Amino acid sequence: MFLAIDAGNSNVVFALYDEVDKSWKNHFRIETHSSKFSAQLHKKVPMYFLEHGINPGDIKSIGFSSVVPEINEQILHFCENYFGTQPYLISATSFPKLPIKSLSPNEIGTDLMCNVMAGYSNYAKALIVVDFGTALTFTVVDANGEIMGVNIVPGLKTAIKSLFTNTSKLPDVALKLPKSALGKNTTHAIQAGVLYGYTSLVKGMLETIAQETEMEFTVIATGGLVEILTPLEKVFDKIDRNLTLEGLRLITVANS
Ligand SMILES: Nc1ncnc2c1ncn2[C@@H]1O[C@H](COP(=O)(O)OP(=O)(O)O)[C@@H](O)[C@H]1O
Ligand SMILES: CC(C)(COP(=O)(O)O)[C@@H](O)C(=O)NCCC(=O)O
Ligand SMILES: [K+]
Repeated sequence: MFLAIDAGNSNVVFALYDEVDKSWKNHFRIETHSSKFSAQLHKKVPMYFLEHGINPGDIKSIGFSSVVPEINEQILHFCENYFGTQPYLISATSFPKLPIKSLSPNEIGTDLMCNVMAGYSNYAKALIVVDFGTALTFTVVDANGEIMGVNIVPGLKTAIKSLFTNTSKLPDVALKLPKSALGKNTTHAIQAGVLYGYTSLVKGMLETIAQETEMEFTVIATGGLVEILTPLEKVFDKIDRNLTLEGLRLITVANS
């Protein structure tokens, strides 16, 4: 079995892939910036394997993508001890073996490379991957697999968090699209502003990219918050929650 570890700025996701069924099994996540991260890692991972009756020794290969370098050492060390396997950490040195080419291989987030790798392997045509994580990102790739550019915007939760941490009177609110774009109280005003605003942002960004490049793209959406902006469903050709994990696996396989 293959284990994917995707360390993002909100969550570190662990997911098992069964090479026989060719399918992803259950996932579990640990909050990245929790003060209890280390304790959670040492508790949640063994508990998961115990509960599911999986022997840690059955994990033959581990792929690891991280955009949070400060926790890499802890995770690598834990995996070596618990699984007896050294994870493959994706970095710029992983990219020459891929059909995807990046202009800034040392800068681009490995999660974005995973997204594009999975998208391009499935479609092999010009595509935009929209990832609704801590950051909201757009990664644009042409039909030859060349990354044309990336856009980075504060993610939905990050935008709401920045409002309530930077003001005295604005509360934290649920990520829920209100019926009306006209807020009738403070909570609805924030929900209307951020959720309708971001719906337009995503549509507008996709249009701007298409206009600037004079190209047509397949649009794939992923990330923990992908289902919040329901009006965007018709804008996306596909929603794939496992996109980053699948790319992580493909990049690991390409380098082993
Ligand atoms: N299955 C889910 N259901 C609801 N919220 C989720 C789910 N997965 C992730 N989230 C939330 O979505 C946000 C973005 O998550 P994620 O895409 O994992 O971010 P990152 O990759 O930046 O860590 C987080 O606040 C997370 O708590
Ligand atoms: C843009 C990101 C912060 C997204 O991270 P996430 O929202 O998945 O936690 C991450 O991919 C990153 O740190 N990228 C490095 C900068 C770049 O991609 O150009
Ligand atoms: K991510």
